[in-house]
Amino acid sequence: MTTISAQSLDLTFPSPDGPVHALSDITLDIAEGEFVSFIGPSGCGKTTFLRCVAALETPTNGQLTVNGMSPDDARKARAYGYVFQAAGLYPWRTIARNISLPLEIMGYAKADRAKRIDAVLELVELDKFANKYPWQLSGGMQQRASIARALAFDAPILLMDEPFGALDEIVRDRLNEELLDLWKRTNKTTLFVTHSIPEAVYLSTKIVVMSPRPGRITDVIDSPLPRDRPLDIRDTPEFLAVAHRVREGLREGMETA
Ligand SMILES: Nc1ncnc2c1ncn2[C@@H]1O[C@H](COP(=O)(O)OP(=O)(O)OP(=O)(O)O)[C@@H](O)[C@H]1O
Repeated sequence: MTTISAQSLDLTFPSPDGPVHALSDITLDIAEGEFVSFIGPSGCGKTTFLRCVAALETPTNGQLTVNGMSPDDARKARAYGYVFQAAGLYPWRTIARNISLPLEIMGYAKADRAKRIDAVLELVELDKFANKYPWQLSGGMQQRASIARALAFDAPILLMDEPFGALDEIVRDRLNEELLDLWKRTNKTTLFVTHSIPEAVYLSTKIVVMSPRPGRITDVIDSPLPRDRPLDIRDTPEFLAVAHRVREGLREGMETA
């Protein structure tokens, strides 16, 4: 089943220096349960595309549906959780109460909130840290808490905008493994923005390569890798072949920009 369908999307931002063509002719179908990475140089429209899906931007032209609805209706139906590059946790609230906040805003009853908080904290293996404050956690743990917050209302779609961009490579490797495991257990349709080729190839069932000026898709790669992926799959010829194709797509995009 198609969860997200974009047909000939265009988005132009007005700016004092003239219009910025952030998305040009984006056509893409994402099936339920897929893990889709968006990779491309700065300014190619990755964040803008995610923001369109989340109804935070409106395309200038084209069609976009989320679960068969307009993005705005999908947002009202609580179709997605959003994870940003910065964990964005409130320092004066414990981890449990940070996760509780969107649930409070959405009007979930206290007992239901407590149940959901326990479940997601266990999912991201932070159950022992419910009553700690964000500053008592490492950067990687804070990012896991922000993923838990996005999962708490059990939205079918997870939007992740460079969630691990600020972390060192070892922590990032571990979180990549954990995220893959989480995705397999929850089967969420996941849209993931990254600048890292290995990260995109390791995590994704589909990789969307983009290029700037104007922001467009230069390649869509359906990954031949199995769903079960130990980290050392990154040394296999199959992995390296996909990484090579992503690199080529990025290079071609830069040459035609
Ligand atoms: N609100 C806005 N007004 C004007 N221009 C904007 C606005 N938001 C984004 N842009 C421009 O649109 C283009 C695409 O931006 P976007 O943030 O989607 O790129 P990105 O691929 O996510 O980049 P990065 O990897 O640096 O996060 C850029 O040229 C950016 O400057």
